[in-house]
Amino acid sequence: MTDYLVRSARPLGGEATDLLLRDGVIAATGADAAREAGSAVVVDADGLVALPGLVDLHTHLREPGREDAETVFTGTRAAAAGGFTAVHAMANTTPVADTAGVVEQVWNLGREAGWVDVHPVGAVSVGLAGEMLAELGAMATSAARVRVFSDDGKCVADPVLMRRALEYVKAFDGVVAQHAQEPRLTEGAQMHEGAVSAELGLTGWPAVAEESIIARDVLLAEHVGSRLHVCHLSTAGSVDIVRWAKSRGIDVTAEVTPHHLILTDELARSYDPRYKVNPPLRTAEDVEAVRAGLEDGTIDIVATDHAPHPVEDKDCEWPAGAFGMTGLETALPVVIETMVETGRLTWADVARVMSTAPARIGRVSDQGRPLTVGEPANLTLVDPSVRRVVDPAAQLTRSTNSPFAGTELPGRVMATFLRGRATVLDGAPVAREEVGA
Ligand SMILES: NC(=O)N[C@@H](CC(=O)O)C(=O)O
Ligand SMILES: [Zn+2]
Ligand SMILES: [Zn+2]
Repeated sequence: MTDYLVRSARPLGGEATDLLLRDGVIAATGADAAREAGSAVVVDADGLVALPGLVDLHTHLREPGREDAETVFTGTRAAAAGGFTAVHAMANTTPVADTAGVVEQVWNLGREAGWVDVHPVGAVSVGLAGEMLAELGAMATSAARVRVFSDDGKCVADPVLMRRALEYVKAFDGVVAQHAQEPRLTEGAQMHEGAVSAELGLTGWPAVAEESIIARDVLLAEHVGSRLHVCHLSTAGSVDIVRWAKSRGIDVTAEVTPHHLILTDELARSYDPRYKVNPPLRTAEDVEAVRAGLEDGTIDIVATDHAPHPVEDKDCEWPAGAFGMTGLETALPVVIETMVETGRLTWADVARVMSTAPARIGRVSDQGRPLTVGEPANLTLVDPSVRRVVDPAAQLTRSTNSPFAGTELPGRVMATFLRGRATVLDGAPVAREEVGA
């Protein structure tokens, strides 16, 4: 395996140093790195920020079933290009990832592709139908070692089923990741319920449909003493509820997506389904509240909710459009734009919310580690000084439904290393043949 000498990188935005990547680990840093480098390939990282490899707790890879939108291979290559070294693959595939067989299939596809570690999420209910508990234990003890369980795409609406799932996952230190959407309050919903939906005459998805489920679930988690994770939190009220729950000592974590950190429901005026997503884009006040929640730690992580859809599901009238946006290749740029360049997060905070904390929530022990000697060489090198216009056609995801098409965003991932192996170099993925397990 090739050794790499990363020259003059700034770990977490700090002092420049050299890093020697050998045998899958960070073998040396500082002056030792150059001294011990031998024939290592030199990667010039002057001016680049080194971050622990990013970990996404919420990715839709679409395989099995919707390989026209994305495959494990194309989605994980896009992830590597976005600076990720691990992703959690959501269970809303066809068939649903609700058995040990399906999660092992996805886990194997991830290993064969070799771009990032793929951690399958297991469904909470059989077929995401919200009726019968899936085989959580079998998925947890399978080769895929599932720790995150979610019916994402659907809400676990039945409080009894939610309670039983929360109780069950305690046995293997798992977590239930809830897509908080009260189904009765969102029947036929097309966008955020508010002034814009009223003007456009589109059926609204009210904030209370999210907040009422989160309020219920934090109380259930407290009642049974279990661990809850809130997917794609999007409203000011949700931030308040999570803040209150944490102040009571409830074991809850929460994520925000890049798009909810920057986009608002005003975009629906375009009637362009690129802006149609679940939960919907909210108001400017909500955007400010989720930024503040991420800044003060109420919101633990940024997760992409990368949701690729084929052109025919987006190139249509708004009501017929699918919910979801791609996000793996724009997540870090959006976080830099909204949180770093505004002075609200440091690079060390970015490492926490995009790597360390998601790894901890997903119980992934070899990711999100410090960039110190002896640690696994999972890292990404970012050039924060570049600004680029997003071009979906040039992205690596198989789908083009980016809400940022034509938008200029800061930051470029120049290199990504998975256990010391380069998956991205010079800003481009390393050819498939060279990847291999
Ligand atoms: N976020 C979305 O709008 N869509 C997701 C499902 C989900 O995350 O709820 C999808 O699978 O397309
Ligand atoms: Zn969801
Ligand atoms: Zn999702």
